[in-house]
Amino acid sequence: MIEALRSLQARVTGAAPPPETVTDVAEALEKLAATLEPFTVGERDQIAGHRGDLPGRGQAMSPVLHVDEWDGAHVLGRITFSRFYLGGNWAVHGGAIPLAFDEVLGRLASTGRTAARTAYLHVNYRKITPIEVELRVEAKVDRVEGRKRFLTGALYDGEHLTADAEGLFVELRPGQP
Ligand SMILES: CCCCCCCCCCCC(=O)SCCNC(=O)CCNC(=O)[C@H](O)C(C)(C)COP(=O)(O)OP(=O)(O)OC[C@H]1O[C@@H](n2cnc3c(N)ncnc32)[C@H](O)[C@@H]1OP(=O)(O)O
Repeated sequence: MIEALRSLQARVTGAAPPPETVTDVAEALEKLAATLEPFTVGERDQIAGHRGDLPGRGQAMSPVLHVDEWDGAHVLGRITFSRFYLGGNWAVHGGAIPLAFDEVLGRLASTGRTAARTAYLHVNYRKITPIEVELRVEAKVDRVEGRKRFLTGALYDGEHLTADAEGLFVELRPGQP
């Protein structure tokens, strides 16, 4: 279902259908939303974002990370931004890149440790990040100071660094939301 939704997001973004098709699609989507409505659950029970066993953990908000290496200290993986993430001139939207970094660094920050939340995320845009190209993502834990975890990440198109990031993730105290 989530995979199909990702595909739909990309198709909708890239399409210029005739008015009758727009109407048909809108009606079909409204029908699908109504089909799901009776199955609305609380956050704890929803599927989206909770499937750690699936690439992208079953959510369609941020692009799917395909993991090649992952331990408590570093991540190596691949990310492809579909057309859904287009900003302009075939470059990824500047807001989608921090989203991807927050997803990767945020999950790494909490791997094998008490959960942490993003306190800040600094992103440098070095080159255009292209749409529909498989990119390499690297991330690592640089240092830990008490509850503070400092992580860095980088995104590469082949040999070219397109963006890098540095983030602070603060370990949550018991009961902290
Ligand atoms: C399959 C399922 C997977 C599920 C996996 C899900 C993966 C996605 C993960 C994504 C993660 C997110 O996006 S989380 C969502 C976005 N983030 C948030 O909403 C966080 C909102 N902010 C907060 O809740 C809070 O400000 C905290 C928790 C970050 C920190 O508050 P606190 O706990 O009260 O701690 P506090 O005393 O203020 O700070 C602790 C230390 O950190 C420093 N500090 C705090 N903020 C900053 C800052 N912005 N810049 C510099 N330093 C800072 C303080 O100076 C202090 O240093 P010192 O004096 O000790 O030296």
